[in-house]
Amino acid sequence: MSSVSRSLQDLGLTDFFVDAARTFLAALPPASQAEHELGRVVGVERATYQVWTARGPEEALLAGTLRQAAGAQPPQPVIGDWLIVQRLPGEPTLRIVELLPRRTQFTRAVNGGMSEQIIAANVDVVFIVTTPGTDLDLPRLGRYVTAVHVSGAQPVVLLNKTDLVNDPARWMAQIRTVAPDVPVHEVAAAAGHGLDAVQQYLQTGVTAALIGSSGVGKSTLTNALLGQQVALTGPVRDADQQGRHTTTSRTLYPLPGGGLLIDNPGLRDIAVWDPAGQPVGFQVIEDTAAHCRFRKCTHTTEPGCAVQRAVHQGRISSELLTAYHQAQGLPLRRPKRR
Ligand SMILES: Nc1nc2c(ncn2[C@@H]2O[C@H](COP(=O)(O)OP(=O)(O)OP(=O)(O)O)[C@@H](O)[C@H]2O)c(=O)[nH]1
Ligand SMILES: [Zn+2]
Repeated sequence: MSSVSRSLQDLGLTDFFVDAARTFLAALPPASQAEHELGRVVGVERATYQVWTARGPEEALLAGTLRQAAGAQPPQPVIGDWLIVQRLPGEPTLRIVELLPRRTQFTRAVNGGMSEQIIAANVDVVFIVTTPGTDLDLPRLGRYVTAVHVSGAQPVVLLNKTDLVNDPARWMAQIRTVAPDVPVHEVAAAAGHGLDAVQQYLQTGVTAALIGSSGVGKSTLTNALLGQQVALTGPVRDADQQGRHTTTSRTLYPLPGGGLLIDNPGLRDIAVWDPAGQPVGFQVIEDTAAHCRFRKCTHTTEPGCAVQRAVHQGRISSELLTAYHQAQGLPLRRPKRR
């Protein structure tokens, strides 16, 4: 691992992944260790992965041993994953031989809620974009906050299009009711206002993503943050020098300030529901509620409430409970899927 270059750290490499890689490599026969390297998935196009190694972006395929992993589902690398790849002499395409543990992961329900799909891994900060006015859907915002908490990433709410209202403070206050412990910032992405507050989260090596309903300004924000930058999975192909253009729908972009931005259509308007029709993460509340003194406990002010106790002990976040209460007050409807 001595060859881990500076560029991989810029790409978000931390001790967590270096240690996991070392453990994997130590178990290999010494002769083959030199063939193996660390890399991060920066683009996914069907079965082909763009993996960023110490040499830059390269094409990679799942090794047969991974595809045929015994027992459970074969591991499916997603955008943001850290991997071990094998570089075989004379072969232009890397082989993905190990998927390293994820620090955070975003999942969504698929097949009408029958199964779960992982859509992005190792995202550190998620900007939840919303707008003032009648489009501000507080219960939905609460579900986004919950989903981000559940993924393990840090949620940050951006109130965009503040140029359209003369009292943004009023909307900020409403947002704080469903996201009391989450930072909220006013922005006007189209005019480039408030971006410095966003950029302060995007330090070198930090991976961010944007989520929010259609039309709130995610693309506008992405473009404003990217400036003139291009995707890590750009058109240049080292291997064959053909300069073939790869149009990948899931891409990790380097930002001018040093951070990274995942642009993923699947993340943009994540359906934050699990198979039981509950927002993801609420299961922990339901499980804990089995220990409340009263069967019809609302987990607000009742004595002997196990959920409140868990919040005080820091085992359940207060945002999660707030989002849960929000959802309870409303008919459970499934947001549209995209
Ligand atoms: N007034 C105003 N309009 C904005 C601002 N940011 C974005 N818009 C406009 O809002 C519309 C939608 O913006 P997009 O960036 O496409 O929104 P999106 O969230 O990417 O939408 P989807 O691609 O459907 O998910 C566009 O017409 C933008 O020009 C802003 O700060 N102020
Ligand atoms: Zn209770």
